[in-house]
Amino acid sequence: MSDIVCAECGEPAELKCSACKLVAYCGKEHQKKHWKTHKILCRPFEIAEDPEIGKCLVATRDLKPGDTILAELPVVYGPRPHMVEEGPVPCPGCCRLIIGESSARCEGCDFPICNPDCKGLKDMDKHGHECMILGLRDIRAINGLHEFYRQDVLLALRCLLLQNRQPKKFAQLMEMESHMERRGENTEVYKDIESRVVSYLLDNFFAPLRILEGRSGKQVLQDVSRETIHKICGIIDVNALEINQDAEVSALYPTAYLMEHSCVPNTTHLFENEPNGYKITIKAALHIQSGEHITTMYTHCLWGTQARREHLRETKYFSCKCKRCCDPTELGSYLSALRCIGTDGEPCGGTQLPIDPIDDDTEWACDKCNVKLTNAEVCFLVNGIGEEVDNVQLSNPTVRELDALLNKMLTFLHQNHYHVYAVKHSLIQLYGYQQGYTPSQITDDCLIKKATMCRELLDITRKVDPGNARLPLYLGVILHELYLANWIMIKRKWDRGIKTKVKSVVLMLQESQHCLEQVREVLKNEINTPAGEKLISLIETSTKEFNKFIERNKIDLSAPIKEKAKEDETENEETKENGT
Ligand SMILES: C[S@@+](CC[C@H](N)C(=O)[O-])C[C@H]1O[C@@H](n2cnc3c(N)ncnc32)[C@H](O)[C@@H]1O
Repeated sequence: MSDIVCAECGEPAELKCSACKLVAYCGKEHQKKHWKTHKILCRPFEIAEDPEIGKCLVATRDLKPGDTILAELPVVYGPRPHMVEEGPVPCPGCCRLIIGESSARCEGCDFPICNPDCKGLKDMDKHGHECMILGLRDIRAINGLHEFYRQDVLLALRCLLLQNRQPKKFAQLMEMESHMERRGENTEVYKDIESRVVSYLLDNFFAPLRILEGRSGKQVLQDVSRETIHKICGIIDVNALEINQDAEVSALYPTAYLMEHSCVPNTTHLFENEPNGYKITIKAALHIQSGEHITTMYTHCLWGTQARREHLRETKYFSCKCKRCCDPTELGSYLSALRCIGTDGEPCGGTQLPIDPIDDDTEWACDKCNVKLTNAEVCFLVNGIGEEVDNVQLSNPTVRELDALLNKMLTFLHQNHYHVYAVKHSLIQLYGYQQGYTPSQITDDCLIKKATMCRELLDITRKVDPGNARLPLYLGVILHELYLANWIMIKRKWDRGIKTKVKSVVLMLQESQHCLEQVREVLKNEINTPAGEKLISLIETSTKEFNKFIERNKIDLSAPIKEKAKEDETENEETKENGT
């Protein structure tokens, strides 16, 4: 009999707490009962204070990839701030995107809604409470919908509304970092928030509220000062996490917000839409040793160091000095590297890298010749190319157009540069699909090119995101496209009679199988996202097709490639097999 006993009743137990694995229970019921006591001890981290970072989370025991670090519900959540000025808007009840112009309206406040039965409309933690305030504006808009109904202020309003209903949560929120010292009256961000959020709320809703409060003698909201609204907007900008599932939501979490940034984060997180909010679960993405800081990523993993650091400085007010930022090669990925143009227009074949990547005025030097570039020259070149890439990508380009752009870019940029990565990632999703390149039309050369690009992208993606913390969808697409490139080629070769006696076919089959196995693992935290769901369904179809082929042709992929296997298909005429 097991000598592990239930922490609640002392009876033999087998069910271990999945987070800390330090206590066990005889069943779910006792685990639930014991949670109040255990939750204080359960967490595998402590909150520490760092002179540079502020409060942060530090592991108190070793963690391995996949271990749960924390799971919690938000203090508050709502439609994402800083929305685009046109297009669909979030329903204030459920945050799902709707077409404001043609949608139903909330009977309380007239804001566009998904439908009058939306459960969130009456829920006091969602639209229920704010609706009373929003309904105080008596005029109704026919035109200028986006100016009149500003769903992007609703999260700030929900934060303000906590002060009377849930003062503890409000206090928790106001403890968070707002960086008001960097968002003073003369800053652009202050002016933007002042006109977009503060004046909008004060003029339209809080002014009539104050009149009403005066008449009734009852205070609904204590503090609606400009200062407090600005601080709340600072707190949202610095701490809110974005949730991109069925809706565009931002949420503030009571503990998760303490995770510091690293451009090589050691955690990943997923969200589950539960009746009382979007639960976040944070898991280790890499091995984390006791004493190590627990990190996440606040910026874009596929941007080069200068772009990431600038973004972090402007939005989160600090200069990143993580190991990726400090390494001129960005962990061997060469994501920011340029090709050296050499002297007299003759490229030397070398690579230009920043001498000191965390110095904003760094010089760039070639690893082969003595050509140096100023940072201003590099920025001018990279930004110019970036704009061209954006314009071409937005124009729904053909394979030819993207191919031409890629060739042009490769004169100046390293083959792994992040702008090149973006173009290649688009190209691999056009080869095999676009008219002229469908599976029956695409040439062998293009298929080889697609597979080669996929392998290059895989290598870069793994270097910049070793824990698959930030790029599961990118990686999932690459793995699936590599599988498809191989699959079309395998079928072609098979039809030509070139079968498993040729080494390249066996290698392609093995790589295809490996891709399908890996992609399922890579996407395991993406089951709740629409893009993840779609990709997983495509992969299921591909897996069935592949397995059927393997079975039908009695192929044993675990067997070592036979010594006798021919190196290439030029010898195929002799290798034709019958009937398999
Ligand atoms: C979401 S908050 C994290 C909690 C915060 N440290 C606190 O004390 O409340 C983000 C802020 O933490 C600090 N921070 C996070 N990661 C950092 C890093 N890698 N280096 C320096 N400061 C960092 C910055 O001030 C940033 O604006």
